[in-house]
Amino acid sequence: MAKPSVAVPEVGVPAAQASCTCPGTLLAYPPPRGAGVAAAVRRKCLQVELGAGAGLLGGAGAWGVESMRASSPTHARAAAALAAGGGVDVDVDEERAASWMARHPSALGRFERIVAAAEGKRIVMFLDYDGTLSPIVDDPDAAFMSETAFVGLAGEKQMRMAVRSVAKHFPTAIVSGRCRDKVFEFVKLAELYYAGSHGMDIKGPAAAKASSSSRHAAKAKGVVFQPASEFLPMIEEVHERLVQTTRCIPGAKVENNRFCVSVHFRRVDEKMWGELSESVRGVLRGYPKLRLTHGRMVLEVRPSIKWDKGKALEFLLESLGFADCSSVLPVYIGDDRTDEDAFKVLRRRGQDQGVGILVSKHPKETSASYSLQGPAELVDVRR
Ligand SMILES: O=P(O)(O)OC[C@H]1O[C@H](O[C@H]2O[C@H](CO)[C@@H](O)[C@H](O)[C@H]2O)[C@H](O)[C@@H](O)[C@@H]1O
Repeated sequence: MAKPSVAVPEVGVPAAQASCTCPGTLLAYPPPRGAGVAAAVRRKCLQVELGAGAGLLGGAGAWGVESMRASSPTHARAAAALAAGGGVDVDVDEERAASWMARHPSALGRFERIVAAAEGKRIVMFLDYDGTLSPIVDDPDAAFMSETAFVGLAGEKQMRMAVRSVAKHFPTAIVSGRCRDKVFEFVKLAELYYAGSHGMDIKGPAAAKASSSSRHAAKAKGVVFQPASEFLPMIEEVHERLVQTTRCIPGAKVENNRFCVSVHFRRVDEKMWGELSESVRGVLRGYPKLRLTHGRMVLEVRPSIKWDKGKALEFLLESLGFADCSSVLPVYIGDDRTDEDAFKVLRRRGQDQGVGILVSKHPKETSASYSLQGPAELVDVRR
């Protein structure tokens, strides 16, 4: 696994490089071995991309309205264009979709291939939450898992059952941008690993019976990892300031995700996006150690440490005893830009050494190998 080093800026923002102070608490049990993340942790130092904040505020249009628009689904834009009488070139769209599907075939259709890749290997499952285990909804506090019940099992939630049954066989982790406690409240399965705040808050299963009886699951049971704990007071402060500064923008919602903050604009009139973006950038001017990324209709403020969902995946594999191991097949399913960091890690592992599955109804630039149309199809994979 690559050592954490200087962070690569996300939108071509030039990053000045500097060592940082210690990353904060790390209590891994047992202490992971080998080079990679564990070694970096022993050094108790990660490097930050100081200067990302400056790039964020400079640079033509960096994180302005255009990039906010880019986080709106293409189909909504196409529908809007059609409604406005502008029209879209349907043939070109279909061609593009077909070529995209050829490059990222449905995981359902290639199920046999995935099973073959898993032959003789231990599967480790990584699942994103929003847009993957739950449908995208307007209110982030109402993003519950699928409500549909199996016939004869009224009351049980279909998606939760699917995840529970997967976790019976394989170590399973939820990797989310949300704060860990909140995502646990939605998922409610104690036997899983949870990596909240985009992987900056990792905890092993609380349940007596870990995800499986394997020695690997037992190994990582006590893992707790918070590489950005020193940023907590800063994030609290920024959260407060963002709440104040966006108060006058109708529909804006600021969510405290513990090691990061989300500023939602799904319910903000597009005419106000510029103002919202300016307000957020204005607050961040005072915090050069924080950076801004984009999710689905959300601006995400987070520490400028080189840590993301991909690093969380690597950390968990290492904690489970699978560092540099070809006898494991990590499978990561996610829908958002932040999941791309994990897809890239899997791509780098090489063919049949990891499976990245993008949940998306529409063609998107991605490093995932396969696709699924939506959360409902995820339940189908299990059957
Ligand atoms: O990594 P994830 O688990 O996918 O979390 C990313 C963000 O997800 C949530 O926001 C998204 O879902 C909301 C509910 O469907 C939707 O209203 C919002 O527009 C989406 O961006 C969550 O609220 C954020 O804090 C996460 O960062």
